[in-house]
Amino acid sequence: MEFDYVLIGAGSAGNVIARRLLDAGKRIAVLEAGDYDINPNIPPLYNLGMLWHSEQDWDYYTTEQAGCAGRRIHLPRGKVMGGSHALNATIWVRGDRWDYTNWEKSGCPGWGWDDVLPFYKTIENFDGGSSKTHGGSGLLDVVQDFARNPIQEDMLAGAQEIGIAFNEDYNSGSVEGVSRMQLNVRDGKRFNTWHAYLKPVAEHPNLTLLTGAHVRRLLIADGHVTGVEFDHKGSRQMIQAGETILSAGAINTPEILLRSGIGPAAELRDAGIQAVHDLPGVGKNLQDHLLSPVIFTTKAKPVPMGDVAPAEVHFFAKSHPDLPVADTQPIFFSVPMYSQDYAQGEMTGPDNAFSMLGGLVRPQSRGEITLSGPGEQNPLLIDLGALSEQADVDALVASVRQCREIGRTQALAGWEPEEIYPGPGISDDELEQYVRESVVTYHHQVGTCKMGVDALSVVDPGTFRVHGLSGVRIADASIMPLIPTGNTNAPSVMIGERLAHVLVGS
Ligand SMILES: Cc1cc2nc3c(=O)[nH]c(=O)nc-3n(C[C@H](O)[C@H](O)[C@H](O)COP(=O)(O)OP(=O)(O)OC[C@H]3O[C@@H](n4cnc5c(N)ncnc54)[C@H](O)[C@@H]3O)c2cc1C
Repeated sequence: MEFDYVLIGAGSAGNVIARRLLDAGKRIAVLEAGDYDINPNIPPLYNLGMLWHSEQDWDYYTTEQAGCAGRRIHLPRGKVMGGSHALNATIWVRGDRWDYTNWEKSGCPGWGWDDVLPFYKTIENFDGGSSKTHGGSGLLDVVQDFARNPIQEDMLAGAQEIGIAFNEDYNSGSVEGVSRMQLNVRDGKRFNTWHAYLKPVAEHPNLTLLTGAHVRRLLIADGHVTGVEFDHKGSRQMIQAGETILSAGAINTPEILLRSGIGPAAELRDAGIQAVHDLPGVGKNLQDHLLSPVIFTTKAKPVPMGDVAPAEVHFFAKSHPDLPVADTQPIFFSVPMYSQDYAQGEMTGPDNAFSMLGGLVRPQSRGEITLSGPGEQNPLLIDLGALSEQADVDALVASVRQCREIGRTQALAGWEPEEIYPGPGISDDELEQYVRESVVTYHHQVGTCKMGVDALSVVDPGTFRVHGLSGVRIADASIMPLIPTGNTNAPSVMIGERLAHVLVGS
C-alpha cells in the first residue's frame, strides 16, 4: 500500500494532523476540494466579507428556518487550503473550563480542561510568552499585541460602564467579562493552520497533496474502510490507504458518511441510499451560535478603520444570573455588519458605522443535516433549528438589549452614535421580532458526528474511530459533543493535535 493515511480536508484540523503525520515519517495523501489560497482577499482580515459567495466558499444555505421568520440563512464555509480558517475572523477562543467538564460528563473521559490545556499550549506561539496557561513556542501565532482601533477601546470601556468586568485573558479557563481579542495573525495578516503547519513542509517527499480533489464517498468492504473515491481534474479516481481520516468539517464530514451509506438506516433508505452501516447520530446534534446586529452611525467623527482586524473586542455574559456559565457573547466590529437576508428587505445604511452584535453561545436548539436524494446533484438539507427554543430567543434578545445599552454610554458619547438598527422605532420590548428577522450565523456549526458512547454518538472519544467501523477516524468540529462557549476554531485545531497525538504521539 502506497499511503499510511489518506486525509480529507486541509482545514483548521486537517493541516495539523497532516503535519504531525509527516513529522513522524508517515506517507500520506491529503485531498482538499478547494484550491490554493491565492485570492488576495484572504490575508487582510478586513476583506473577509468579500470571501462570502466566492469560489472559496461552499456557500451553503439552511432550509427555511421557522424560528427566523422562515428565512434561509447563508452558511459560508471555507473551500480552500486552510478551510474555514481561511475565511474566518481568526479570533482565538478556547472556551470555558465548564465546557470541557461537560464534554467529560457527556461521555468523553479525558476531555476535561486539564486534559486539553497541554494541547492548546503545544499549538500556541503566544506573543505574551509561555506561562501556566499559554504556550510560547508552538507553530500557530496567537497575538494580542497589535494596533488597536480607538472605537474598539471605547466599546470596551462602554461595556465596563454597564457593569461587565474586564477579563485580561478569556483563554485562561474563565471566559466571563469583556476582553481584547487574541488573533491568529502574523505581520498583521491572517495566519492559519495551512500557513503554520502544512505549507512549510508542502514539498515533503512523503506528501501527496491534491487540491481540487472532491471526495465523494468512502470505499468500504466488510465494515472496513479501505480508502476514498473522489473527483479530480474531471475524472473519478480512488485512493487506498491504511487508514482514512475525515477532517472535512461539521457539514461535509457527515455528508461524506451519509453519501457512503453510513448513517440513520431508515432515513438513508428514504433518500434512496443503501445503508451499509446503521449509525443513527450521523448528521444529528447540529449546533451553531447566532448573532443579531445593533448598528450605529456616528455624527461627531468618522469611524476609523483599524490596522489589523475589523473585530477586536468581545464579552461573555450570563443572560440571567443563575446560569453556570455565560450564554451570550456579543462581538464588536468597527464596520457596519448589516444582516444578510433581512426579513424586511435588504438591510442597508451608511458605510460610516460600527456594530455591536448580540450573540447567543449556549443554544438549546438543535438541528440536523440530511440528504435530499441519492445523487451528488441532490443538495444537502441543513436545518439549524435556529431559535426553535424560546430560551434561545430570550437570551439573544437580552444580548441585543445590552449592546443597545452600551451604545448609550458615556464612553462612546464622543462619537455621537445614532442607532440605525434595530433603530429608534423599535423598543426593547419589541426586540423578539427584530431578532428573528435579522439573526445570522456566528459561523460555528459543530456536533454532527459527536464523540461519546450514547446511541447518537458517532466517534469514540479515545481513538477517534467511527463506532462499528475500522480503518476510519474523524477529527474536526463535527466531533464536538456540545458547542463550546465561544468561537470554535481553537477547539477544532486542538482536536487535530489530539488525534495526531493518538496516532503518532506528537
Ligand atoms: C466566515 C467565518 C468566520 C468565522 N470566524 C471565526 C473566528 O473568528 N474564530 C473562530 O474560532 N472560529 C471562527 N469560525 C469557525 C471556524 O473557522 C471553524 O469552526 C473551524 O474552521 C472548523 O474547522 P474544521 O477543521 O472542522 O473545518 P474546516 O476548517 O472548514 O475544514 C474543512 C476542509 O475540508 C474540505 N472539504 C470539505 N468537504 C470535502 C470533500 N468532500 N472533499 C475534499 N475536501 C473537502 C473543505 O474545503 C475545508 O478545507 C468562522 C467560520 C467562518 C466560515
